[in-house]
Amino acid sequence: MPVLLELRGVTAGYGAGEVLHGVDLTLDQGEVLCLIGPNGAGKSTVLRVVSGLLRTGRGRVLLRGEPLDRLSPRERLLRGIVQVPQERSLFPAMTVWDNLLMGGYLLDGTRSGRREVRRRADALAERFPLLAERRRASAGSLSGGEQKQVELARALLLEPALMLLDEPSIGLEPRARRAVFDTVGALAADGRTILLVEQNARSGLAAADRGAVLESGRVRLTGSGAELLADPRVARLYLGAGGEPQAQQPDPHSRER
Ligand SMILES: Nc1ncnc2c1ncn2[C@@H]1O[C@H](COP(=O)(O)OP(=O)(O)OP(=O)(O)O)[C@@H](O)[C@H]1O
Repeated sequence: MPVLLELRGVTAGYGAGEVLHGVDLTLDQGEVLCLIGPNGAGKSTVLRVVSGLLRTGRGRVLLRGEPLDRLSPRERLLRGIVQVPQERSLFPAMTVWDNLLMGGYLLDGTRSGRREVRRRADALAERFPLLAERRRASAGSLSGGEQKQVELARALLLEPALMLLDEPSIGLEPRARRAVFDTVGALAADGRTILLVEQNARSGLAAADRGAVLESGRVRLTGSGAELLADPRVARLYLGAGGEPQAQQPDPHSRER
């Protein structure tokens, strides 16, 4: 598969503080890559330089070989890069359905554009039954896990070329977490291209084709999800096999695939 996204020697930070010190990463079309690493390693920062919320210092971010660095977040969205942020991002007072349709606000507002948004929303409601069942409920009345599913559906409404998922399972109870990873697995099976950041390394790597370990603003290790799950260094540091600095709890509900 051709390369969709490439980061070459990317540096970035906040103010004078550099957080990424030269990140190299490639993501093939149709691939799910899970980025793991300790708190503060810069995982969310990597997503921000791809979505354009943060400017690249040195280095380059390329989509299908074209540099993105000068493009605004909106221009990147129009090229199909959609980020699902870590924090809740639905409009709580609006209905589930209106939140879903908000995903299409970028598509043209012509009658045919609106028809297309409705067609996509109806198709998504078949895939996410929650959207139809809770259509008229206010988004704020849903559980955290349900809200995450609506956020994922809203991102899919744009039929994104690349989805950036920032710790989608964080703060969810085990069943909702499993549902998130099931959804990621289903999107992977559909051939979606996803850059996933996960604290829950075991479930994240199990759902991904490939993994990368980010430490102190650099990619230290890459491999298939299965390779990284079997790597003793990863196990020691991130899978709760003892002595881990980050006290990751092994997830008894994770699915090994
Ligand atoms: N808006 C910000 N302003 C200043 N510093 C920030 C900002 N966001 C993140 N940082 C700092 O950048 C570093 C990397 O943060 P980042 O959120 O990318 O890490 P992370 O690997 O995603 O970690 P976590 O798992 O804690 O989210 C941290 O030291 C953090 O304090």
